Amino acid sequence: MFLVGLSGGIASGKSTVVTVLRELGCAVIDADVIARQVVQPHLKAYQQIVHHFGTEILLENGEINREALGSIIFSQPEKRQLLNSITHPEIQKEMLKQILKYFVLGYRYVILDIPLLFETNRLTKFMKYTVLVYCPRAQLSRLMQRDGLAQAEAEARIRSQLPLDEKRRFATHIIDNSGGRESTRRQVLRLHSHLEDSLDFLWARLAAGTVVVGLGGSCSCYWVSPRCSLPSSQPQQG
Ligand SMILES: CC(C)(COP(=O)(O)OP(=O)(O)OC[C@H]1O[C@@H](n2cnc3c(N)ncnc32)[C@H](O)[C@@H]1O)[C@@H](O)C(=O)NCCC(=O)NCCS
Ligand SMILES: Nc1ncnc2c1ncn2[C@@H]1O[C@H](COP(=O)(O)OP(=O)(O)OP(=O)(O)O)[C@@H](O)[C@H]1O
Repeated sequence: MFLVGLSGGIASGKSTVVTVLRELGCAVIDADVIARQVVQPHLKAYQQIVHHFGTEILLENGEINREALGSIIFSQPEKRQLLNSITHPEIQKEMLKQILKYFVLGYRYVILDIPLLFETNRLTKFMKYTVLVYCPRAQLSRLMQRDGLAQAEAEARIRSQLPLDEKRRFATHIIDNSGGRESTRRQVLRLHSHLEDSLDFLWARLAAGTVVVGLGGSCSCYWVSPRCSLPSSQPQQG
C-alpha cells in the first residue's frame, strides 16, 4: 500500500476534491475530522487544552468552543504552536490506526487529507505522492464567504499557513481549483487514473511477501501472487 498526501490552504478546495475522490471509491482519511474527535471531553488533548487555555474556551456543555479557540490561535502564533503541540501527536496516532485499518482491508493506496502537511514536513517523507489543491486568487473570497469572516480575520488565517505558492514546490501533483467545479472534477479524474495505474503498491506487497516467504515457506507465495494481480483500488475480497 502507498500513501498519498492531499493538502492546500484554508478554503482552497480540499473537501471539494475529496468528495470526488470518495465518489470514485477512494479511501480518504481527513485530519480535520480527526482533529475534532481527539478534543472530545475527557480525552488527553482536551484536558491539556483546558489546562493551557482556561475554561473560557469551553461551551456550556463542556465541549471546546471552536470559534473562540480559533480566534485565539489564528491571531497569536505562540498559542497556535501550543495548540499544535497538544493536538498533532494525537491526530497522527489516530491517522496511523486508520491507515492500518485500510491496509488490513486490502486497499492499494490511502489518501490523507492533511491541511498542514507541508508545514509539518516530517510527514511528507511517508507519502508516495503529494497533491496540492491550489487556488491563490479565489482563496480569500471563498474563505470569507464560507466562514462569514471579515477580510482581516480571513487574511490572518491564510497568513497562519505557508503560502500556496511555496507549497507548490513540495507537491508532486497540483489541482488548480481557481476555475469552476467541472474543471476541478476533470483534474481529479486524471489524478485518480494515475493513482489507479500506479504499481507502487506492488513493492510493499512484494517486500511483505518476501518476509513471509522467508519465514513461512511455499504457501506464503500463494498469499502474495493473487493480490498482486488484482487491478482495483477497492478492498480485495478473500
Ligand atoms: C482552531 C480550531 C479549534 C478551529 O476550529 P474550526 O472548526 O473553526 O476549523 P476547522 O478545524 O474545521 O479547520 C479549518 C481549517 O483551518 C486551518 N487550520 C486549523 N488549524 C490550524 C492551525 N493550527 N494552523 C494553521 N491552520 C489551521 C486548516 O486549513 C483547516 O482545514 C481547530 O482548527 C483546531 O483545533 N486546530 C488545531 C488542530 C489542527 O492543526 N488541525 C488541522 C488539521 S492537522
Ligand atoms: N471550484 C470552485 N468554485 C466555486 N466555489 C468553490 C470551488 N471549490 C470550492 N468552492 C467553495 O469554496 C469553499 C472552500 O472549499 P472547501 O471547503 O472544499 O475548502 P477546504 O480546503 O476543504 O477548506 P478547509 O481546509 O478550510 O476546511 C467552500 O464554500 C466551497 O463550496
